[in-house]
Amino acid sequence: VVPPEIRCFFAKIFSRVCNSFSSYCYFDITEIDGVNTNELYNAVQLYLSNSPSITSATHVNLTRHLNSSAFTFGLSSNDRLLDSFSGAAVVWEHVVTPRQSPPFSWRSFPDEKRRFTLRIHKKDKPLMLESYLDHIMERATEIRRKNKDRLLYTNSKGGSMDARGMPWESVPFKHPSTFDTLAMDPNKKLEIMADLRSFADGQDFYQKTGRAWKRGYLLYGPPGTGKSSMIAAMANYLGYDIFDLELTEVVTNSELRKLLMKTTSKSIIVIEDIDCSINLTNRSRPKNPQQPQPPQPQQPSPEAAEGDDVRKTITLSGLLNFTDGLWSCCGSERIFVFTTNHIEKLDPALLRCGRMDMHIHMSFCTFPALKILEVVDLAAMTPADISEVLIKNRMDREKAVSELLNVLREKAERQGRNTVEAGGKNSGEEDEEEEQEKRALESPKEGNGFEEKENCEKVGIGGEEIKED
Ligand SMILES: Nc1ncnc2c1ncn2[C@@H]1O[C@H](COP(=O)(O)OP(=O)(O)OP(=O)(O)O)[C@@H](O)[C@H]1O
Ligand SMILES: [Mg+2]
Repeated sequence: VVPPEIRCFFAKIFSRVCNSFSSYCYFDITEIDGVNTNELYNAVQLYLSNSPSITSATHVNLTRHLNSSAFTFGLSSNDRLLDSFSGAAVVWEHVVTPRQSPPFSWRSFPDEKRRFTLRIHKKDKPLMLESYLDHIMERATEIRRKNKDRLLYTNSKGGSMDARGMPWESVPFKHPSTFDTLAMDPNKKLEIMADLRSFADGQDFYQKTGRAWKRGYLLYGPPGTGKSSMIAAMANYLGYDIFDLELTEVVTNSELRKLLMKTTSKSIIVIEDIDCSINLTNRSRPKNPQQPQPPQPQQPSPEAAEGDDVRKTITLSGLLNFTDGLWSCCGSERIFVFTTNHIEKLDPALLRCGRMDMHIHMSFCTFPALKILEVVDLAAMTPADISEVLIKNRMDREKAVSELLNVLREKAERQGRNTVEAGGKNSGEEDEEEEQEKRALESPKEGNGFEEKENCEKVGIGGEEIKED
């Protein structure tokens, strides 16, 4: 019997000889590197678990981490996964072997040794190995952030610091609003998403052009049109945290500066209802006595308690510098979002490009937007039904829209109940079938009356004509 040392020696020689003739090279990435956790192993695990080809693996295990709402797929032992990077195909294998733990060790080790083995064509190695591993690390960081729940920071104590020197307090932010649930013109929605994506992916562009990596969005429109919902949708889409800045809590410009310095990158800094926050009058226009004057800067009211008598010295120029001045460059990858119901009250300096780069008008519900509210499909209402509600309220548009929404929601709920009772078929389909049978019996000529239905014109919300194509 050959002693194990000899066996092991020849096995090593044999594998070296095979490798020298092989056109591939192999890289082992062990889970434990000496006594430390190997960061690259965790990054590879995260990267592969989110790779599209994970579904091609035959045996996958599932995990879910603390404070994360996402599941992570992992390769089981000795399973393989194909991947490609800059045109080169690579193979990953996850190898799990029982660990012969050392006779004594101050640290407990898992009873299995895990490693990923990466197989690359020798000709591809010089071109892609380095950049491929960097790409894996970046993607893993991105995935971690996306899986982590969003945080909402508020400056409830104004700009003063807490014991840790932080002016912000944070809470988990779980707002359901996404771009899918946001009812607005689909084209405008796609334009905003593309703009956000190009900002988030634009690090090189901002570096090359010497611009601060930040971007401003102004959301304006009547109350209840989705401005706050849009902010949540942006944060969920980009995986950014939100800093909700309550300007009325901030006393001085230097407090404002400190608040900005303490924000983190990959975040959205929000000032809601900015027209009501501080005096941001439009300086260029002469005051018109008839026009309602904007709220004066918050001065301490005469009956304010002794301790509250703090003069607010925060100014418009402080805010201008905050959004696009020397201050705004402290930190990168930040989005500023201001909302207002009254854009006309804002100073043009605040609205110019470089501060508010994109102005988004959140307007009343249009028909394409209404469809996104999903009730239209569930309610299975014909345009005639919808037009009836509108005609009934034709003198009051707002009442018409709100009553329509109520009717749509009631119908959608009823449809849902009927579907359950009818065991799957929804009553809309049943009504349809009954109607067809009725028409087939009534109409003497061929066909089932669909022709009439196809040619009728539909009147959409707000009276515009929608022709069936
Ligand atoms: N475009 C929209 N799409 C989907 N839901 C909307 C939309 N607009 C409003 N809503 C719904 O109406 C409610 C109010 O919306 P939101 O708070 O976003 O309005 P807002 O424009 O911020 O109002 P305000 O100007 O008063 O702050 C939310 O519950 C939201 O679900
Ligand atoms: Mg709002």
